[in-house]
Amino acid sequence: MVLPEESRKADYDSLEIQYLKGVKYLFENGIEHVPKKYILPASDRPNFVNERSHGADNFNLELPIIDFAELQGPNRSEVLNSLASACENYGFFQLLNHGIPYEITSNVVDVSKRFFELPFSEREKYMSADMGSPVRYGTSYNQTNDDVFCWRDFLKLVCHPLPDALPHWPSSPLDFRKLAVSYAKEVKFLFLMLVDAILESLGLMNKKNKTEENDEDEDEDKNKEEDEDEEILKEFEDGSQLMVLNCYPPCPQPDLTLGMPPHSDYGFLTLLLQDEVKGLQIQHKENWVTVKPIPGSFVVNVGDHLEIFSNGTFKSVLHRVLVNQMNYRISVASLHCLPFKSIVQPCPKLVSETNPRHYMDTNFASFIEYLKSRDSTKENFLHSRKLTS
Ligand SMILES: O=C(O)CCC(=O)C(=O)O
Ligand SMILES: [Fe+2]
Repeated sequence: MVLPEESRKADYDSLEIQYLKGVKYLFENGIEHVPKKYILPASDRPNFVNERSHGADNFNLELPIIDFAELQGPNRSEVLNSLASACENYGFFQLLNHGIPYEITSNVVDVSKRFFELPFSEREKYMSADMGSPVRYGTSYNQTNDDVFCWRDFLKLVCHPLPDALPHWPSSPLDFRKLAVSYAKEVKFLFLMLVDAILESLGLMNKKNKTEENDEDEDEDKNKEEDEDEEILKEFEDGSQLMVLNCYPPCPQPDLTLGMPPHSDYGFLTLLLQDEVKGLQIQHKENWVTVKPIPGSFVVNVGDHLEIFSNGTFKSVLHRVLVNQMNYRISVASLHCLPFKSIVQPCPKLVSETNPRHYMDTNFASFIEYLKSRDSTKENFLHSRKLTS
């Protein structure tokens, strides 16, 4: 049946104001044009034209690759150098041979897809404006502050402490909790192994290698440093973990909008699983470049807290997400931080006369304050933490 022009227009207008239901809802209801709420100013739009005319290859980036299995073997020190160089020069790397069985990673992507396929009435149950909620379904990036919305729906799950959070997680699909929990546990363990390597690559882990010849004073200093290093690791064990399932439905006009605006990640490290659909772009040498997905690998990136902790040696790099006309894209990000009550500051051992402190102290409360302020639409959080002198 062909609707008369007027009634089609009325339908369209009502879809325009339904953006709080998310982009999957818009797409399923047959939206043919991107509503005004999603249209970015011309200067912020993705530059597909440039990409087409210069050849897509100039805009595809092979990130440095870190082989996790090699990191555990006799070549550890070389791999640590590559790790440090990736964190300094790209802020990103791809992690291969990470040891998490393929079944576990593919299951979590699959169950995320199935969650977003549930009817809106089911997904809507998890909508909440409370940032501290153990489960939060929503749309766009920061939907209370975004002037222009982005083309993404998400489900955020607090993973720590798990026994408190779990009963709030979706009970549908039926295997959702089981698959998401086993993934969250594996990824937390991998994160801790990566932190150990990252601290070592910053010259911070003093491995126990006492010898008979060491004099007692030296031993005592070394023991103290070892204890401090062990303490940092222990703090990370108790740290917070947030899992974000992202769904980017096909978009009728992908050159007018973005799946996620340019941002850096709050936290220490993010481990991202993406399906085979391209979309993630990082800022590298002043260009936006697309990260080629490698099946079964993780894209790992330095978060704001690691840049602060390393006193600026490692970089928390801006990234964004493009959408496309044809395919749904699913990604699962696992964001790891110190416990919420902890203060994040440059590691004292990385501050010196020649490399003074570059960042002020920060904690979770200061981040929440920032998110609620209008500044969050103008200035990057990390930037707001920089000391200017
Ligand atoms: O979907 C992606 O590729 C990136 C997601 C992301 O940047 C995030 O969740 O912070
Ligand atoms: Fe991100």
